[in-house]
Amino acid sequence: MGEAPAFCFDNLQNGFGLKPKGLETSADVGDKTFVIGGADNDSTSYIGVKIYDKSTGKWVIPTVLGTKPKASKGHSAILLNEDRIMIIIRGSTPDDCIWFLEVDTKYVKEQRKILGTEVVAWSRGVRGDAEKPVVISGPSGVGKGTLINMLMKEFPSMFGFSVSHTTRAPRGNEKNGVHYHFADRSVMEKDIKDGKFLEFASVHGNLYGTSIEAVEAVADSGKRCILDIDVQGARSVRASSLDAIFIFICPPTMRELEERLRARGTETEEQILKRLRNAEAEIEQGKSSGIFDHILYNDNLEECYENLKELLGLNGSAPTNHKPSPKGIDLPLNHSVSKIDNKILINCETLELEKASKNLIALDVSSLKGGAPGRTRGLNVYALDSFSDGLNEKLS
Ligand SMILES: Nc1ncnc2c1ncn2[C@@H]1O[C@H](COP(=O)(O)OP(=O)(O)OP(=O)(O)O)[C@@H](O)[C@H]1O
Ligand SMILES: Nc1nc2c(ncn2[C@@H]2O[C@H](COP(=O)(O)O)[C@@H](O)[C@H]2O)c(=O)[nH]1
Repeated sequence: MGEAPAFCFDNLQNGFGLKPKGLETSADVGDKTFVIGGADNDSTSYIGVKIYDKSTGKWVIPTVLGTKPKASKGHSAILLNEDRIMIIIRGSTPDDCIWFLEVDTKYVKEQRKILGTEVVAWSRGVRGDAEKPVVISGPSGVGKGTLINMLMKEFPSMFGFSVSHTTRAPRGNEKNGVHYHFADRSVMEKDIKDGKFLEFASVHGNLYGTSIEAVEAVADSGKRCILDIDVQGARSVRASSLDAIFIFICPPTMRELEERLRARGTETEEQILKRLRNAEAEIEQGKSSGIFDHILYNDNLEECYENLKELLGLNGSAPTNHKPSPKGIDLPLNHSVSKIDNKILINCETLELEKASKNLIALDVSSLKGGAPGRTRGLNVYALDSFSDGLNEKLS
């Protein structure tokens, strides 16, 4: 992210562009003033947003996308890059205190076009980076699930499975929330309309989809996310802002694929034939569409698994340098906020003498990644010793 304009305000300190009213803050972006929060007597449970359009002199209530932050005891707001406003929430939990309201990012611009209304989008701020997710596709019965299970079993602390939603009925051994979120079509269609899905597709006559939450929850847990999705889904993810590795698994022959599907014994004859018909087109697209970074043949299972591990840099023994995701940020209720270049400085007004020497926290926003409809990652947090000259300790 480039240089942010020097525009900062805080609802307790009357800084640039601040027009406080109760628990509201505001920020000017071009002709628009974004008013964030609500008056003291506002009973809504979420932080609200309204826009004053200076060119028309009218108030607009935008479509608000993404997970909204809960109503709070107040917040500070800092405009970054003229396209998003960073919100630091008072009195929230360490995992919930940094949010971004996107007002003119690429995602917001696209959604504005699609919805034909004014749009803003919330995204929760998360410390550090997540490892690139791994998208695995291939025809039904080729062995994707088998390979993924082997990976998760060998590296349980490293990988997490993105649990998809589907309208198909559960198989005998499948558990809701573990293998899939089994959903009603009408509910799933509404959630898709509400922008909760990263991708979705009609596969073998049922609706399948990856919710944004499914992928972000794995990344939040500090694990690398694995998605088992069809080629249409892989194409959508390729076109999204999710930076992933795409692997296509091919069967050795169509005959072998048929044998595996039949031996699995989970589909009716009619369903097997439908899956085999779809497999031909999927293999064709998997090999030629340019979506996939790697193609693996699953003939001998052990060999294919070794090749998969090699692609993921896991050949040899389990890596020991796997770092858990960093914790949130513990902020006291009372603090003030200022901005210098790409650093947001939070002055924690603690009265405890023993903490007085470490009462400044710096948030480095120079390498933010992702954003709505997922999380905003890449936030780096440092403790600043107020009695020394500079950054001295990256908070663990
Ligand atoms: N290399 C292999 N050789 C022989 N059998 C295999 C091999 N890989 C997987 N299988 C078997 O093939 C069947 C299908 O595998 P699996 O369920 O993992 O496929 P899948 O690609 O996940 O299918 P779907 O997309 O329908 O979920 C399983 O019974 C599995 O044990
Ligand atoms: N586009 C998506 N495809 C998905 C998703 N979850 C699973 N799938 C694919 O569906 C078929 C069939 O799966 P099955 O469990 O019914 O055998 C298979 O190719 C999966 O990869 C999803 O979220 N999106």
